[in-house]
Amino acid sequence: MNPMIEVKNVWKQYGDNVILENLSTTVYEGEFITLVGTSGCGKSTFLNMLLGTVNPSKGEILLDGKPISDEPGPDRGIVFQQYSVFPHMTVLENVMATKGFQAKGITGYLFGKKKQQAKQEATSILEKVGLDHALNKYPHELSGGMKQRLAIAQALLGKPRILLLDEPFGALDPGIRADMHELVLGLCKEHKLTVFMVTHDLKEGFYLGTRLWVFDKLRVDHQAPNRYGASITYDIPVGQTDPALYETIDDEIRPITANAS
Ligand SMILES: Nc1ncnc2c1ncn2[C@@H]1O[C@H](COP(=O)(O)OP(=O)(O)OP(=O)(O)O)[C@@H](O)[C@H]1O
Repeated sequence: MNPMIEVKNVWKQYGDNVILENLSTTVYEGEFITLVGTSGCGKSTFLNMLLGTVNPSKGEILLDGKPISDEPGPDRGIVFQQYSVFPHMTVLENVMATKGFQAKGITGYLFGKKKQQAKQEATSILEKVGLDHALNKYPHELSGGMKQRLAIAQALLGKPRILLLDEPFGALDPGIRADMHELVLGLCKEHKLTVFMVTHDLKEGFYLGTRLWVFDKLRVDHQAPNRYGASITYDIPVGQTDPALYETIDDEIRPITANAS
């Protein structure tokens, strides 16, 4: 089987600040990669490179053997922790608007048959994420979990092959998070998605992922903290981890995790 994504010697730096250093890895279709690491080590930057909104400073990322498009496309959907929706539109209208932007670009207006079709697609995807009872609600009437269900519906609308999740459940209560985990696992199976998910919760990373990456710096210069960037220091197939390794990773990411939450 050919790899879906190849990351080849990728570096990212802003001015003298090296964020990511010489990342190389390969990902196959259907993998669920969870990314953990201290705050600011470059996890979101990496996700944005996969999305196409950030370019590597050096190296390249290939998708199906070709350089990844440097514009977000419908093959990649993303969900952030903080999601912004149009406050004056209902749940259904928000999803239809996304469909409109995908089809028409910035004007976003659909008419006639296309509008009817968009409505059907939006309703069906909202059913899948469990929001069929809330089609006519406005964003301010939604709970945190419902907002993230809406965000997931928007991300799935373009029928992406790759789903990028940037701490999507960080702000949710544990019970709601558990519901969201089941939802995401079900959707991944149904839509055969390849997923990259940033989380600060190591347990969540191990529960959801088929493979867990730890981002950390391999070398540190205390005189010049920005001199070196993070790499993938652990790449662990989930299910093959012994408790001692779990503790080691937990210790590595814990101090900043506590500050970040
Ligand atoms: N456009 C930018 N210009 C300059 N520096 C940037 C830019 N975007 C990100 N950075 C810096 O890159 C570093 C990595 O940021 P990133 O958001 O990728 O980290 P992260 O690991 O996702 O952090 P967190 O876990 O806190 O979300 C940070 O120091 C950030 O300030």
